[in-house]
Amino acid sequence: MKKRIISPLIPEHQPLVIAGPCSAETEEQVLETAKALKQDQRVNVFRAGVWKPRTRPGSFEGNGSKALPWLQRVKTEVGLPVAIEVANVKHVYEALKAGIDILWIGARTSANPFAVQEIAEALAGVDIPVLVKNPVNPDVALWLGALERLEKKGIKDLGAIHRGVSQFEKSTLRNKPAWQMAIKFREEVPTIPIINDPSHITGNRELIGSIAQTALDLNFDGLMIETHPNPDEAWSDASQQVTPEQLSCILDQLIIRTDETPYTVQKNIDELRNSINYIDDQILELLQFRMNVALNIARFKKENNMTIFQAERWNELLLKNKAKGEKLGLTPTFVSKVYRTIHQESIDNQGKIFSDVINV
Ligand SMILES: C=C(O[C@@H]1C=C(C(=O)O)C=C[C@H]1O)C(=O)O
Repeated sequence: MKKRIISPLIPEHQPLVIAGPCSAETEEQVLETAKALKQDQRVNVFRAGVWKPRTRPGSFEGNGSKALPWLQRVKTEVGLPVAIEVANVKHVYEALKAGIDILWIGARTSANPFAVQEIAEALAGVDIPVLVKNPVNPDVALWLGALERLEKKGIKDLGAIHRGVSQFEKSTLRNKPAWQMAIKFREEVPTIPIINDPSHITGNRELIGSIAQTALDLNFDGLMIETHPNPDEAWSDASQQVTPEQLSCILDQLIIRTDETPYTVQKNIDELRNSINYIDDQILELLQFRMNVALNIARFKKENNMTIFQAERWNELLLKNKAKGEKLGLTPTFVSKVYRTIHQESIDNQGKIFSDVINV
């Protein structure tokens, strides 16, 4: 059973929706956005950047504490709980003093254990939900470590935000989603809710819907989507913000699926899963068989002073299998990944016959 962050806010089987501007620019902009968002019942939490960690100096760095009373008005007058990012102890104290409902730790901060530890200590004993964005680099341990630091200080209502990772190559997306990282995270801590941030992943409002859909299909628990009354005029991250109306359209189009199997399809799925189990048994037995043949080859090689790694044979085998795989509808990238793993294991095991330590 998954823990439901800020439990009363998440309707069962509905994603938690956190929306609001990238930056709290002016009191009017904050209230106008919040009032428009409040019209859509699916929006659960209002977000706004107060202190903005910018990659390079010179961009708008947020209004700081001056913006906190604007968020208090959202809470009391509009009636939406409010969430902001905190990056240091001063931010935490100011946010708590202002009665902010939910805090999140950004990607640059979660990559720094010293900073997270200080924030955790400042929050010791405070019962406030805290969300942690994945670090800028795809490091699941660092992400988990940040949550563990908070948990050790008694913070119980924890959640994660998946915002993708930095990439050097130019791409249609601002951040590489690295979905595998989020899947691994879920594997490690199945009870912590994960919220997807399609605004930062895409950097482009046109692509938000499709990334949000992928997140829901991967069983994410919520979405954080940047929303601005006039996105093109936004003081920060203009291209990735949508109007509250556009947000409603995106939400309308999302298909919300469940990981629970309805009774009527249970039998069909069970039959298909049995086939998968049978195939997996065969794959494993064949892999064991293949490995034993490789070990016999290693014994011959040792007797005849041949090297373990045989580049020509390996290249030929890889090419042949990629071509065969493609004919069967398997992508060359996939076949190549599978065979590289098999080959590495084969080399490592042959090394044991030679008493070589290869896998270091
Ligand atoms: C098994 C061999 O040793 C190595 C492992 C290979 C494999 O597992 O397919 C292929 C080439 C070699 O690098 C071999 O030489 O055939």
